Amino acid sequence: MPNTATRPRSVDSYRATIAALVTDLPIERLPVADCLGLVLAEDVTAPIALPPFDNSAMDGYAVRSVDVVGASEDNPVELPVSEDIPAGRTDVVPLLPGTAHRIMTGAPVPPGADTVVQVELTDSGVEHVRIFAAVALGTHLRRTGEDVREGSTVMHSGTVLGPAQLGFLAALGLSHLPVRRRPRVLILSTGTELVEPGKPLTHGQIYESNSVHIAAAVEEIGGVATVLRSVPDDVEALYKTLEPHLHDHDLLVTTGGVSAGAYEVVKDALAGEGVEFLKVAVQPGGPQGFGTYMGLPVVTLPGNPVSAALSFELFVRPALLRAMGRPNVDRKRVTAKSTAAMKSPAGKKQYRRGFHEAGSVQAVPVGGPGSHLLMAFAQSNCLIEIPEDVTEVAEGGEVQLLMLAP
Ligand SMILES: Nc1nc2c(c(=O)[nH]1)N[C@H]1C(S)=C(S)[C@@H](COP(=O)(O)OP(=O)(O)OC[C@H]3O[C@@H](n4cnc5c(N)ncnc54)[C@H](O)[C@@H]3O)O[C@H]1N2
Ligand code: MOO
Repeated sequence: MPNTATRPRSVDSYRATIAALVTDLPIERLPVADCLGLVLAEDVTAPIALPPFDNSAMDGYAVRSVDVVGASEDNPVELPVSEDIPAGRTDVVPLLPGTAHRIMTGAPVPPGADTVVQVELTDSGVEHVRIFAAVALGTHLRRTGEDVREGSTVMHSGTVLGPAQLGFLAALGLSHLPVRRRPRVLILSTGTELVEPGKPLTHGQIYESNSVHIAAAVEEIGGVATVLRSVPDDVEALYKTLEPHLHDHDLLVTTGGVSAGAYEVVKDALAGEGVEFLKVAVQPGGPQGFGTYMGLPVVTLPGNPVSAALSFELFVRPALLRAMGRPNVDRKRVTAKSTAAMKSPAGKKQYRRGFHEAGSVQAVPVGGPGSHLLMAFAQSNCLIEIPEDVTEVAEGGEVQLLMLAP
């Protein structure tokens, strides 16, 4: 008797299921340098002002502007230089009227000075300086608090920390930040036919590539990937491989062994152990599984390389980003016109690989729908989404794109 398959789950519903499986990551105070791509978990109040003191924006001379009034090339003003203030000098040396202090960029402007004359407008004198231009009051001064007022809220919880945010927070003197920590993802590929790249291949074998793709995709969003040696289609080998790693990860992602054949190692090992296997109305990526094995959330992806990659993209990536606290977990969507006609199975959302140039109105389908077409995937920068109720897209027909890369 044929298997009576239950109705496949929709992409959106399965996406919500996987989002609920991966719980919010704990908040930790991590060194600023380790926070790239993480999400700030509390508002930040400035502990100091920026700049923290009035300082010079130029190498030159700190003066009172009234002392250089009328200075010109033909009629320079000469002032005695009483102090030298390199950046980093910490004592306070007031400027007396009618004198100048030589000062460097970033050095504290002495009390009494209200203007900096850049060195190019002088004779660079050390004991006395001749100034060849009148300079307006306040020129080249960087005022205390001009950028940030001490005690003000400078960044809100939920901000994604990129280079600019991290550099700014370091400038405020913060060494550690409250963030949701990185997700630690355990990756296991299965299949007796799999051979590690770099080793010789025999007829009937293929190189293992899913773990490379999935680990890179985890790391791309700021996660930490632990890739286990792939296991053959042997249930005991799978249990043994997983065992030492179950307690120090947030999610297990497996690939392969979930469809309808005789050697479905993931299904055989995890069905009845907290993992449910089902069909999702998507192509590629139909056979899926999810659940919790020995306390560890698990997503079991299908083995075909494009299916595994797309399933990660559609279901796991947004779940991890959400758990990290990312405010937006969706890819940018673009509407474009397909340069070729395409067919799609009724009742399934199909994701074709495509190429879209920024600013263009066109989307070029790359390769066919087959879930083994890896080169086409590598040459694409977007997914072309064909809805469940569309079975044919005409040449020039409108399609929705999910941008994977700019
Ligand atoms: N009778 C049926 N057969 C299949 C069905 C079905 O519904 N009924 N579904 C097909 C679909 S769709 C997919 S997707 C695959 C999923 O199968 P599995 O998850 O069991 O994956 P495997 O059989 O282990 O592998 C499929 C394919 O992918 C290659 N593979 C697997 N792992 C890797 C890896 N880590 N790196 C590179 N390549 C990998 C493997 O050699 C196979 O060629 O099932 C269909 N069959
Ligand atoms: O769903 Mo399979 O993923 O079509 O190749």
